[in-house]
Amino acid sequence: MTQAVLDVRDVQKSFGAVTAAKDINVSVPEGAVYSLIGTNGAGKTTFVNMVTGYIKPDSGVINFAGRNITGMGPRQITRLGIHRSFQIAQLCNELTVEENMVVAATIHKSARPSFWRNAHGAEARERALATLERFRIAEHRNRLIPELSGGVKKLLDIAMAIAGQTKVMLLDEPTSGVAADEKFPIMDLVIEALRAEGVTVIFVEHDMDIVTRYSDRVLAFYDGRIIADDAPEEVLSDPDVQRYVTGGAA
Ligand SMILES: Nc1ncnc2c1ncn2[C@@H]1O[C@H](COP(=O)(O)OP(=O)(O)OP(=O)(O)O)[C@@H](O)[C@H]1O
Repeated sequence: MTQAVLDVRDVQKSFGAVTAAKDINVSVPEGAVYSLIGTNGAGKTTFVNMVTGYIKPDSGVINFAGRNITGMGPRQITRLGIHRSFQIAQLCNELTVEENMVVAATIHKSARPSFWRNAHGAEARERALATLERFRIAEHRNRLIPELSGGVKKLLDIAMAIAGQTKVMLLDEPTSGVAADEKFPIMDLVIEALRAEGVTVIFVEHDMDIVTRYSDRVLAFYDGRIIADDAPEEVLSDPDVQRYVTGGAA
């Protein structure tokens, strides 16, 4: 059996009278691709925020790679290997694609053991270029960020995130801001590259075609609870999910 890289046990979180997470229990095997679905306010972001250290659960335990990370801050959690990509790509507009990538590779390198710290700067550039090739955006390497399409920006953002030792990647609506005809090609590349790196993926998504095509498993959130946790076909044919999630989805 594949070991769980992320294990969330009995997690609860309230904001005043609002219960944003109730009895959350999730076990994500290493290398799996999970998607999180649910209408607005269902608790998806709260889950992502707790796993990435942006908010602290009121109770419960979050284990990552066998280590208790409950209550750790975002920086510490990122350093351990859980990375998060936001809806709006976090890129430096004044730099080229390649320069953005080199900066990311260098920052990650400085968090590594001394062997990496002593490595020459050329190595960061080499790694940067190899990653750009893997995401098939090397042809854009000399362009500035504002010149890029939404799809290329998204690919670069994710490529930069895995320049480090990322083990789990959380993506917030990876196809938002991407043109309709670019969605599948972009997701094909993202998922292929992350799977090739052995990165476990958890993505929030409202587009059920994307959910069905790319997830091994789906977690359906409703009112702070997980109401279904199964393969995409099972979850999307679940009457409660159809009633509370997909039927009422915006
Ligand atoms: N910092 C906060 N302070 C107060 N209430 C919050 C806070 N964060 C989330 N909530 C509430 O917790 C509930 C769950 O919100 P959450 O953002 O996790 O939902 P979501 O599924 O991510 O929705 P969306 O798809 O709109 O992002 C909502 O009722 C929300 O208003």
